[in-house]
Amino acid sequence: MGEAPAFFVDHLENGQHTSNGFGVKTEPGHRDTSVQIGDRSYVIGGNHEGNPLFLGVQIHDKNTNKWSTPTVLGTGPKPCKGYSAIVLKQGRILVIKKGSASDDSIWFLEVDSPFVREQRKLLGREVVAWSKGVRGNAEKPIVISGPSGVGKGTLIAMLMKEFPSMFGFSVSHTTRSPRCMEENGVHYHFTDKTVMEKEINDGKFLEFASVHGNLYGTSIESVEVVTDSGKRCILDIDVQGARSVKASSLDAVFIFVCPPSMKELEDRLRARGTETEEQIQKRLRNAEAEIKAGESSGIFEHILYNDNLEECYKNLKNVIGINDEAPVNGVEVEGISLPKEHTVTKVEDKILIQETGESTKNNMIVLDLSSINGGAPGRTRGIVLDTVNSS
Ligand SMILES: Nc1nc2c(ncn2[C@@H]2O[C@H](COP(=O)(O)OP(=O)(O)O)[C@@H](O)[C@H]2O)c(=O)[nH]1
Ligand SMILES: Nc1ncnc2c1ncn2[C@@H]1O[C@H](COP(=O)(O)OP(=O)(O)O)[C@@H](O)[C@H]1O
Repeated sequence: MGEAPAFFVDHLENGQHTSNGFGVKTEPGHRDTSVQIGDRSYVIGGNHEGNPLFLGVQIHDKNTNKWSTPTVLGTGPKPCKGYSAIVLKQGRILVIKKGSASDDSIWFLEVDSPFVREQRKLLGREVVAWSKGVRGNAEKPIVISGPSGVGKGTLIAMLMKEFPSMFGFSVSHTTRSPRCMEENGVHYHFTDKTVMEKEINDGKFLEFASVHGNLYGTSIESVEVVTDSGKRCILDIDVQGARSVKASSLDAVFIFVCPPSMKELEDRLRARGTETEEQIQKRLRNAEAEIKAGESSGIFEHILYNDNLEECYKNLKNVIGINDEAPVNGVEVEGISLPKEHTVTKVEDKILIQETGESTKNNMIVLDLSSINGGAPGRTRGIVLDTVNSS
């Protein structure tokens, strides 16, 4: 998809909607925005299928003169009083909310990104996806896999205990029953199968897999909540899940933990005393295939052997680049303050936002998008923001 002209914002007043047959439900005073990409206009505004909490998107195809409502993936911005929109490269539209909370202004609507293309093929219908724009970069999440009983949970608990402000755990969803010490929302989100399947279909999961006869999955929100809090996210997921994450837009460090022997693995599983004999047998059967896949799949850049726990923990800290003197991570997660009334101009990878209106102080905000990364189904990070006095 080619680059759009430098300035490409078109406001459509409410009154026009009915006459044009847009059929977009808007609140009085709300203004919709449309951008054109090729033969298609994307109208952003109103709400989605009557849901007042979800901003609507409609597509008009010039060739067929038909309107369609795409499947909207991800969590988008809530409807507000107006939007500026600009077409970027790689099938994304930058959407800036007007008069919204400062940390909620910048969004990306992906209409033809690799993720959207893949989902379109998978679902067999028109798809768009929202991704929230976030300033600054986050440290790479850490994916830890390994057979049941190898010590993943133990190692993660040690890391979180030693560096509580540095790491956060991605709380997975699972359909398995809680063990006696496990808390809902802390160790897992214990979920009903039908509920989880619906949420998977709604595009809320980064990855999911059937493991030892139960469904497990990482919701996009679980990872983003940790990253938004300025912590480095740790995911404890199986090899199938790691493979999906590797293929996603999440740039992570992949670590596989091996046991010293199958006999030791069995002893640890039994000593933990959380599974029935039948479940232990199933986990041991799966362990061999998992270890083989972990060692040979090319997914994992680090393989750790958990024989002596302290030694393994030290190695884990080494591979994720921390030592005892490491500073607490300095991820920038603060919001972005943008003027309520503004004009938007695009110059290469920079978006110039010029404040308009009476209280204008001639401040121009420059959004540098040259280093953005990530994107749907997660946040779009790496936005650099500067204020320039243009007087
Ligand atoms: N794909 C995927 N696997 C998960 C997720 N959460 C946990 N798992 C994996 O599911 C397996 C079973 O986890 P669990 O029932 O807690 O048992 P444990 O590993 O024996 O403690 C482990 O290999 C976990 O790494 C998830 O969100 N996605
Ligand atoms: N290096 C080790 N040596 C001996 N026991 C260990 C070691 N690492 C973990 N364990 C024990 O093995 C059991 C399984 O560990 P856990 O962290 O629950 O594994 P996982 O999360 O990989 O299923 C626990 O009882 C834990 O205390």
